[in-house]
Amino acid sequence: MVTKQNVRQQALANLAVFSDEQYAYFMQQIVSKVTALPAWQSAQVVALTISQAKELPTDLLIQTALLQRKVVVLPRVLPNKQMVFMTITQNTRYERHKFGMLEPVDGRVVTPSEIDFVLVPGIAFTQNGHRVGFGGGYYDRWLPQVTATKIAVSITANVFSQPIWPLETTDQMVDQVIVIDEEIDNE
Ligand SMILES: Nc1nc2c(c(=O)[nH]1)N(C=O)[C@@H](CNc1ccc(C(=O)N[C@@H](CCC(=O)O)C(=O)O)cc1)CN2
Ligand SMILES: Nc1ncnc2c1ncn2[C@@H]1O[C@H](COP(=O)(O)OP(=O)(O)OP(=O)(O)O)[C@@H](O)[C@H]1O
Repeated sequence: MVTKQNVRQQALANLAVFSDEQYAYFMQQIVSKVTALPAWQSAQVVALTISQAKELPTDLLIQTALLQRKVVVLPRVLPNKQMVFMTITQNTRYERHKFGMLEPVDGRVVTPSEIDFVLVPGIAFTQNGHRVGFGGGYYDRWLPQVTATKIAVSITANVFSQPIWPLETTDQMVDQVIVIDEEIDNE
């Protein structure tokens, strides 16, 4: 039987093959595709994450959001698999959590209902929005509190037509999965 853990390992292996050049190309595609969404354009408060290791890169999207004068909020993890989202600016300092993620040190904590748009991190998805993350269950616990539009981005190799893993009742879906092309068009 295929488990979420199997899918996670395969999806991370699919991401591991790409060069820095290809990640730069992904980063540009993420900005152009996400910022084209009406839900992004109308959002005042956007919840993003700081990508780490082989996650799809979010740096340029964070910068773009700040330049577009959106309120950008990023997560800090708390005990019991909880998260809070804190506002950032160009001057925000970050510290590395023991699990590896960079987190803002200070800022204002926003309530989930203040958020208009969430970029949900994840490594594998189905076309209609089922998600496999890193396995903490953080977003599965937090997402039920938000009314925001929930968007994810994924390379095509990690988007399935149907879930091949067992679904859990606690799994939270995203509203839309934005697919990023692996192939660089050199024509
Ligand atoms: N960039 C980014 N930031 C993010 C997330 C994400 O997926 N991507 N998260 C999305 O949720 C939250 C953090 N999620 C995490 C999910 C799993 C583990 C993890 O590896 N936990 C292990 C313990 C590891 C250890 O002790 O070293 C565990 O729970 O067993 C850590 C953080 C918040 N920030
Ligand atoms: N609301 C919840 N209450 C209790 N347990 C939960 C809840 N949501 C998820 N879990 C449990 O947390 C564990 C991790 O869930 P899962 O593998 O779906 O995480 P994930 O979505 O990959 O991680 P993340 O959201 O951190 O990216 C599972 O054992 C799941 O049953």
